[in-house]
Amino acid sequence: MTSHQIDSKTSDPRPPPNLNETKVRKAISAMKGLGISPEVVKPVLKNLLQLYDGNWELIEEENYRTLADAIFESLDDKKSIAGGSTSSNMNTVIRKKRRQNVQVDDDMVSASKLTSQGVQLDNSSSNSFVKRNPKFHNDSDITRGTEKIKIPIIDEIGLEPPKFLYIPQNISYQNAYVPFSLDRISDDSCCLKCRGDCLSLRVPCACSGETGGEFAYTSQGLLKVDFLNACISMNIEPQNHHLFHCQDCPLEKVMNVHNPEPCKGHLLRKFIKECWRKCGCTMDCGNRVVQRGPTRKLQVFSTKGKGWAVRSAEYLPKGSFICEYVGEILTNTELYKRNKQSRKNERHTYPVYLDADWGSEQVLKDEEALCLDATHFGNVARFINHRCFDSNLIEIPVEVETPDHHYYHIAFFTKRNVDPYEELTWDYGIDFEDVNHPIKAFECQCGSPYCRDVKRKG
Ligand SMILES: C[S@@+](CC[C@H](N)C(=O)[O-])C[C@H]1O[C@@H](n2cnc3c(N)ncnc32)[C@H](O)[C@@H]1O
Repeated sequence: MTSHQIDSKTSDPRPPPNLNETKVRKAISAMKGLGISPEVVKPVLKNLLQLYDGNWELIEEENYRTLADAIFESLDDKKSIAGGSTSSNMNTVIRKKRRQNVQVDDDMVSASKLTSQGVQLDNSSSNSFVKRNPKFHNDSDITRGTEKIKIPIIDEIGLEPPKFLYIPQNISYQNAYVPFSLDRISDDSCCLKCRGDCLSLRVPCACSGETGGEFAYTSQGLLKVDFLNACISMNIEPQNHHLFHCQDCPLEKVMNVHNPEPCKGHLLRKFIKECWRKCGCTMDCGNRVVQRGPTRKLQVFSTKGKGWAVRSAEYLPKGSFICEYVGEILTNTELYKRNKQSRKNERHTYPVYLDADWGSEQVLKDEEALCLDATHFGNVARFINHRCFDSNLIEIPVEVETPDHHYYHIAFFTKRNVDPYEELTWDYGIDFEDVNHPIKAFECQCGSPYCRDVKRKG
């Protein structure tokens, strides 16, 4: 809980009565601008003030949007009652109310149970807060139509709407060197002559070379179990096994140019290599999974304590592709500067370092040491929360456009079968004791029995 929340509980947030009169006058005048008479405004305003316990801020924000919405709702209600509530116009009223997050009566719900796009709408009559609070930020598609699927955002507790712009693909911020050229893909590491689906070939084509002569995917579009298990086992106990240490670590160098500390190690990861633009196969080829984008019924939903989160409305078998981690491509220096400049309590999503190749070169140029930051621009992955060790997702590097390991994609796959509506999580790899990390670690509420944030609990 923030100190602001504590303060607002201990002191009376309501302004003195004379200020209230001014506020009422201002609200009436704002609604007049929309052609709404004071007689219509007053009863709705009174109800809202009761609902919000006299908190004017909620009514005034966004130019009295909540008040205007509530007035239009009340007018709609009157119209529908005057017209007689048939089952179908009852549905319309509930749907509209739900879309606009306004109170839905129990008898309305029982008159007609709704689901939309496979989304389990909140029809729990016990959730009285949801029902009486018109401040829920639901949206039927957070992707703004940029993905092949719609991803709804479902708010059940009145969470602040996320402030970011949805982008379906990574975008370079400024200095990152991200060269895509046909010339960098040699003819023997692509399948110019393939047609159709490479997975149906008797002898796998050149694109299977990087994964040991076998494709990483099954014909059902899942990651092969052996490949997945090998990736999972590399993530377990990284300290003991699969860490490499670079001679001239970009992370340490950016923090202290003249006297950098020794590299703390980067996890070695297995790569998936998909067929790329130079290949002759079709977009339906089974070796093109990540590049086709998310296809599962994903939802962003609100949690208590962890902010927004991601789940799927359908069952996900082990090895299912969920989504890619999309954000701005920054150099390590740009990220460092950005974090230093950001305001103290600004919320950050966790950046992902593209560090799979940092150890293979003696000195890495700054524009080649890259990371993805989804704080301002990102996709659905920016809502996936952290869980220590036993998360149900794993992140795997994927080559799509370039064999160059300075830039690659990060794709999330399920580590096990996942039930519908189970929260999707991944292990950010945070060391909760590392006070020098560019982003301050949060207090972990992952609930895992293996939670590493022991100091807080101890
Ligand atoms: C990549 S974002 C995930 C989406 C985020 N919950 C939101 O509302 O935008 C990472 C942030 O989510 C929160 N978070 C993620 N996992 C958490 C956990 N296990 N416990 C507490 N907070 C968590 C932290 O604030 C963290 O900085």
